Formats: sequence, structure tokens, C-alpha cells
Amino acid sequence: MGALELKAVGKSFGKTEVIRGVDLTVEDGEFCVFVGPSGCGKSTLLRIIAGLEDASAGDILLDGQRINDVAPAKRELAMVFQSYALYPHLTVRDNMGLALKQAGVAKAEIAAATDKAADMLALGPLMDRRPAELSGGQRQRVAIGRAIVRRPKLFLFDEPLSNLDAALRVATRIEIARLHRELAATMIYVTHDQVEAMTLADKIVVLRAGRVEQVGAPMQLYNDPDNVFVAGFIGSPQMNFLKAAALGEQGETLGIRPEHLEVSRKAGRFAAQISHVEKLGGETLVYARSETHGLLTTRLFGEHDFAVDETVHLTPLAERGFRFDAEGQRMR
Ligand SMILES: Nc1ncnc2c1ncn2[C@@H]1O[C@H](COP(=O)(O)OP(=O)(O)OP(=O)(O)O)[C@@H](O)[C@H]1O
Repeated sequence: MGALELKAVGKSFGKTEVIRGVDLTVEDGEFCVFVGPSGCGKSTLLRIIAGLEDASAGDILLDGQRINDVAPAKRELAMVFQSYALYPHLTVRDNMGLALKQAGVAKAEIAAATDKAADMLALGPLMDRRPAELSGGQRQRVAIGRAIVRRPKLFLFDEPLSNLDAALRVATRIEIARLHRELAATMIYVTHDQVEAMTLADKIVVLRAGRVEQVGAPMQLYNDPDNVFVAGFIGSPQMNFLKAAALGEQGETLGIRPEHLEVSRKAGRFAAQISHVEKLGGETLVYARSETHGLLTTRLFGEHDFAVDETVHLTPLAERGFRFDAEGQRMR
């Protein structure tokens, strides 16, 4: 079991309030991802759950038990950090087994648990090496293995992949998704990475300035954002925000995803001048500036020969658009 509930959780550092009245439920076995701009409080919230910071207000419940006053080591959770925090003088095997050894678990049981985790993470051949003899990706797998060995109720990940190169990030991301399926464990994961959030999460929590803006499944947030902030935050490249009145549309702002903004040399709703073109292989991003709507992004399938400074005509597919009022709230 590993169901987590936060009730009106708040945190201030001195006079600065960084977490404000957060209510959140993470179901047993769920993969929950915290996203939000830098400084919005993702890591602080994770550290409060881990017990590395005290909450200034509210309750933290693990399987229905209030754990605010339970010491971090007694919370039955394991945290995996961006920096691997392995002991340099210990082998991989001893790093992975250390927590169990300190808890007085029998040697044979420790060996069984570490061997099983090593199998899951393909660490078998590396068990007698020390951290200095491993690559970054291997070290992060050891750090994950060390968490698995403890069989926690809850796994907490704080940007675990951000020190890895692009290819390793993808491989390790897929490995974490597989581990989540195999272990059926509750996981909470902090990231800056859109792709990690969209692909790993059962549930994404979008935070802004210490508050929850919206909670939902990844495609729910993408297809049905509550407000301009969530609409602009989820999705890469970002959603375009056009002036609704200039297009004869209701509301203040019309949100159009880059794939729903058509670009043509011949005709369209309004003109814009191309300022930048990115050919990504499978798709082309065309950035164009309109006098009325500002800088807009369009995403085209395949390769195109649009050029910088060229004038083009853009047409938003209004039926695929999102309408927002003057406060930035979605008009449904
Ligand atoms: N020990 C501290 N003392 C004072 N302020 C702090 C402390 N720790 C964090 N903060 C502040 O709390 C806010 C939230 O920080 P936090 O690290 O949780 O953000 P974050 O969303 O994880 O950011 P990032 O994405 O940049 O890692 C920030 O404004 C930060 O400056």
C-alpha cells in the first residue's frame, strides 16, 4: 500500500510563503508527476512528503496515517535525487544493501533483495564496482536500485534524469516506466521535462507559485486545460495565444496549438512574417510574427521550404481552439 494525501499543506521560509494550501490525493500504485516553472515549489513539496522539510501547515497522510511528525527514515519511502548520493567507498552491492544492513536485516535476505533489484536494472555485472568506476547512467540505476531494495510504500524522484545525456534519458525513462509497472508502487516524480511528464504520469500536478493550478491525466491536461497557464505550460512547442476579438471569436484569448495553425503562401485569415524555421526531420516548426497577434509557432508534418523573412498567411483551426476570458479562465 502507498496512498498519499495532502490536506491544506503550506510551507513558509521565514516570511516567504512557498507552498500555499495544497490539497492532493495520490492513489496507491499511481505515478504522479509534479511540473511547474522554476521556483514554483515542486522540490519543496517533495521534500515535505519525504520529511526533509517540515510543513508549516496542513496534514500529510500515508495510507491514512498522519506522518507529519514521523522521522524521514521511518516514513517507509525512498527518495532518488538528481545527484546520485552514493557512498564512494562502497561497492554497488553494498551501496544497494546499506539501508537493509543498517535496519538489521539478515545477510541472506539482503543478498536476495539486492540480486533481485540488480536483475531488474541489469546491474549484475557491475555489483563489485565502486561508483567512480560507473557511468552517470549506471550510477543513477544504482541509486534507483538502492530505493527498490528497501521496498518502500512510496518512491520519490527529484529530477532523477537531469544529469544524463539525451539518449540515456530516454533509455532510463523507459526503464522507470517499466519498473513502475513491475513494482506496482506509488511514485511521485518531479521534472522540468515535458516528455517525461507526459509519458510517465498517470496524473500530472501543475504547480504555480506554490499552488495547484490543475491536476489530471496527461492527455486531459493537454486536451482540456482549465486556464491559460496550464494551456501554455503543457505542450511543446507552447500553445499560441491569439487575440479573440480580432478573429471574431468569443472571449479574450483564443488558444491554438502549433499543429492547429495552418500556414500557406496563398491565402489565410491573416498575414505574418517568418522569423525563424526549424527543420527537425519528421516535422518543421515555422515561427512567424503577426502585427496583431505577435510571435506565433506553427508545426508542419515533414520537410518544408519556408524561408526567413517570407510573408505567409496563417489560419487558426478555430474549432480546435480553446477560449479564455479576461482572467485567463477557460470558457467551456
Ligand atoms: N531553504 C530555503 N530557504 C528559503 N527559501 C527557499 C528554501 N528552499 C527553497 N526556497 C524557495 O522556495 C521556492 C520554491 O523552491 P523549490 O526548490 O521547491 O522550487 P522548484 O519548483 O523545485 O524549482 P526548480 O524547478 O528551479 O528546481 C523558491 O522560491 C526558493 O527560492
